[in-house]
Amino acid sequence: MLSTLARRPLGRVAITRPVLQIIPTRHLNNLPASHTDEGTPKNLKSVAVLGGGITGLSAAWYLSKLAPDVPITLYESSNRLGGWLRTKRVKYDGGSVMFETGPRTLRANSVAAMVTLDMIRQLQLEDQLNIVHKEDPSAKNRFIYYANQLNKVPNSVTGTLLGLLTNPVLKGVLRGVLWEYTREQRPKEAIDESVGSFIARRLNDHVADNLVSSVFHGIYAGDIDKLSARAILPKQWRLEGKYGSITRGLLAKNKEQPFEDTALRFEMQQVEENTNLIKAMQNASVFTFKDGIETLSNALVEDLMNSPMVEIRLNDPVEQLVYNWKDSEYPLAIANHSYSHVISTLFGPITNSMLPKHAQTPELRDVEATNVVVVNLFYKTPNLVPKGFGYLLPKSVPEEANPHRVLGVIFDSLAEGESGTKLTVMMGGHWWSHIHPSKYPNEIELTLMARDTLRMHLGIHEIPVASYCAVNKDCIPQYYMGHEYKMMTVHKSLKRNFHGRVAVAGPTYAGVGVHDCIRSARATIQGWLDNNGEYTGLERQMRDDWVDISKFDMTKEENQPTEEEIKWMDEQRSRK
Ligand SMILES: C=Cc1c2[nH]c(c1C)Cc1[nH]c(c(CCC(=O)O)c1C)Cc1[nH]c(c(C)c1CCC(=O)O)Cc1[nH]c(c(C)c1C=C)C2
Repeated sequence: MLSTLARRPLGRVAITRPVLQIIPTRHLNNLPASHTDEGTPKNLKSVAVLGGGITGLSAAWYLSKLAPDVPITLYESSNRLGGWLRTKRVKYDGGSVMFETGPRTLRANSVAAMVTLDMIRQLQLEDQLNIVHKEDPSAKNRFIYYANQLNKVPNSVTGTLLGLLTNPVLKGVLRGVLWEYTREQRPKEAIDESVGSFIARRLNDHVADNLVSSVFHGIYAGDIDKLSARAILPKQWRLEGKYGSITRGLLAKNKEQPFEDTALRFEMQQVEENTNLIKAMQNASVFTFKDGIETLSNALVEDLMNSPMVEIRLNDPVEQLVYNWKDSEYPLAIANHSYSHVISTLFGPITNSMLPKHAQTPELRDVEATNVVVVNLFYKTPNLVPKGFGYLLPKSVPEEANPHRVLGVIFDSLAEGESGTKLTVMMGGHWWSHIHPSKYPNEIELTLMARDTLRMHLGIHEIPVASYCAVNKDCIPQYYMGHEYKMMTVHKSLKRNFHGRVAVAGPTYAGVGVHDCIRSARATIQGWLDNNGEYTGLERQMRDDWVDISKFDMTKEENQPTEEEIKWMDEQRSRK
């Protein structure tokens, strides 16, 4: 079903000239060191950061680095920092085991990953990394549970060719891809569509309900029939719009990427100190931290604690944000503390509820999120499962084969000193959206449900020696149809009501992964610094300018700046 949302004007049009004409000169310098070239905007006097998860910590950290003179207060409602990044050591008779209750591995190769790597380097955490090679079985061997068995997702050309003919999950893929170019293009007035409908329309239902729904369980724990194709599959959505078909677009070797991605990649590559780390990730699939993912948030906390300009307030939930437009210096108040700027990294609806009534929007209020139950299990016997990443379950699997509505199972790698089998069972997500978390089974029952699933799917009868169960409430925001447009409305409302003094960042807006959160924190802080303290954090969503990345390859002769462009850049520099 196509959405009937009204079309709204989009941002700037695609830029066709090479990079140097459009990237601000500061991107050519070694950033981020300290934002000394333009100085801290005069109105940036003191900042409240709401939320002590990875986005809030990153926002406070970037601010403390880029504007070291600005006092920062970080508010966290609970008694711990780090949010969903949570590493637990659980003791058992004879030892202890490390469990992750939220994100655990981070993708090695993406623009957003470069920002995290840059942060890791600055925090001097490089030697804490475990880099997983693309060819490692834990990266290569991914399974989908379908037709009562684990089916390997192919990762090579021969594997794919063979799989297309024999693997039941891949049924329909070959037919879908071969005939995709013949499928009718979406109507011009369509501005969004669900991922499920988009894939079914371009390929077929089988691909949507099996292969694609499993992948989206692993990322969003969400329902492909509600998630937005435009927000989540922007490249494919765009190719259909431009070429009438995704395959036609791919065959035309379309190399366009969002401008912001291209500029960010370029910026990160310019930092010489990043070269080794970026190179080390070239053949990697994911990376983890030897002592768990909390290593990252702990390092940020330590750094912040050492800054005399940062105050961290635990157990201090923010209920109301008051805006007094008559106070041009410190217009924002939280209880009896005043700030010039506030950045909220809290879940969208929570942010919305603390804004003054007139600034609240249904678009922010109504963002939904899924709850994911994570059950970690540790068994004494090694090799209870095949070597691999784990398996995902598609939405097509009937209830009898997946009675507890498990989304996927991770075959965790063992930390140093551990010997046995470590598994993580993820349950719930959109499948449990009709149940309030207060009505969920208790932790013992959830653990038994996880074990029951492993018995059914993998034949594991052994009793685990250690286990841990976490109910992650509202942990993955869902980008439902129209998400991009809704966020444009939120941007306009924040801009109109607070003139860029209140900004947002975090998984509610433009990417739910750890890398996305760090990237959004950085972009918002830098946005304030670059725009005289006026930025909402949602500007990226207002832009629809994609650029051909081959034009950004500065090793190519044709991309070198012309004399005219060099003159233009020099002029820009001297003007600053
Ligand atoms: C709490 C459970 C989570 C589930 N998804 C996410 C979390 C935190 C968020 C997420 N997961 C992945 C991505 C995309 C890549 C990225 O940005 O890092 C995001 C945003 C992919 C992913 N899913 C699982 C793992 C181990 C990874 C990362 C590594 C990889 O792709 O190679 C496993 C997994 N996550 C969830 C489920 C149900 C699941 C099942 C096996 C939900």
